[in-house]
Amino acid sequence: MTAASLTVTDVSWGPGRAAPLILQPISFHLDAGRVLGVVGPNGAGKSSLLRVIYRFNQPRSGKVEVGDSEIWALPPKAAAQRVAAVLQEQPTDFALTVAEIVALGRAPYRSGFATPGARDAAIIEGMLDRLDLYSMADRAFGTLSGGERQRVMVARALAQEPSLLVLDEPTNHLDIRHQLDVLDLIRDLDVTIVTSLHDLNIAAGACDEILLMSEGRQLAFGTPHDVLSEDTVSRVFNVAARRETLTPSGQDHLTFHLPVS
Ligand SMILES: Nc1ncnc2c1ncn2[C@@H]1O[C@H](COP(=O)(O)OP(=O)(O)OP(=O)(O)O)[C@@H](O)[C@H]1O
Repeated sequence: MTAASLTVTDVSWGPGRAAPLILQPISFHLDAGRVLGVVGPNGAGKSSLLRVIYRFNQPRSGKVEVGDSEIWALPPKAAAQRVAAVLQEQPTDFALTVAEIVALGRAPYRSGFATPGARDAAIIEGMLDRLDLYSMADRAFGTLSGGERQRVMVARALAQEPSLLVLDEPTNHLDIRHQLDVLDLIRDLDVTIVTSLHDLNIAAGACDEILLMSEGRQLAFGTPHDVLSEDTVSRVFNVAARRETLTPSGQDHLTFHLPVS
């Protein structure tokens, strides 16, 4: 797994060819190994942008480059060796075991019906271990809790050995301990990460850069401190936001109230 940079240039998207655009042109550059948080109110276009980046929504205009590769110009299998995604929708293969689901991450490296090799097995074992799933490797996916399923999906995506990992709300379903575990893991990996997050304090703590979106537009891109100011958060989310500095960590912490009308 080697991290690669992500360059998004003038990417727009709308459903079908003639429908109005849902994503207005978006551009940013993320260095290899950095973590980008995509934030914004409901319906801002976060998932739509993520879908263009993980090669599901074909952009109306623009380019998505991972390292030197334009991912929409690559065959799907080659793109899947570079970009993996963990989505909110989970697979319906409830009868598959945890180990079998994680093994699906190796599919982009297999030709035809070849059986997994020793390297595949070692990677799958390593991911089961890393995500604390070893003890449930033989359990059916359908018998797991929401948080356990989320960890399985992260393990499957990492087994793909991507250069870029896209996560749509990765902390959904997770209790506080497992939220911290997943965020810690994210920071630790040698992979570039794009993640949507609703919790702005989690985003500020876990991400190097923030892309703020609203109504399909890019409003700001920069460090959490620069982008998530009281004024900007209050205006974009239609709340009264206050930002304080926590001691002793020195971290920013936002609190929110309904605006006085
Ligand atoms: N395939 C589609 N066809 C029509 N409209 C769509 C399609 N996909 C998304 N939309 C619309 O685009 C807008 C942005 O949706 P998107 O899911 O990208 O927002 P989001 O920021 O991820 O929202 P949330 O925080 O609520 O998950 C929404 O109004 C949604 O209904």
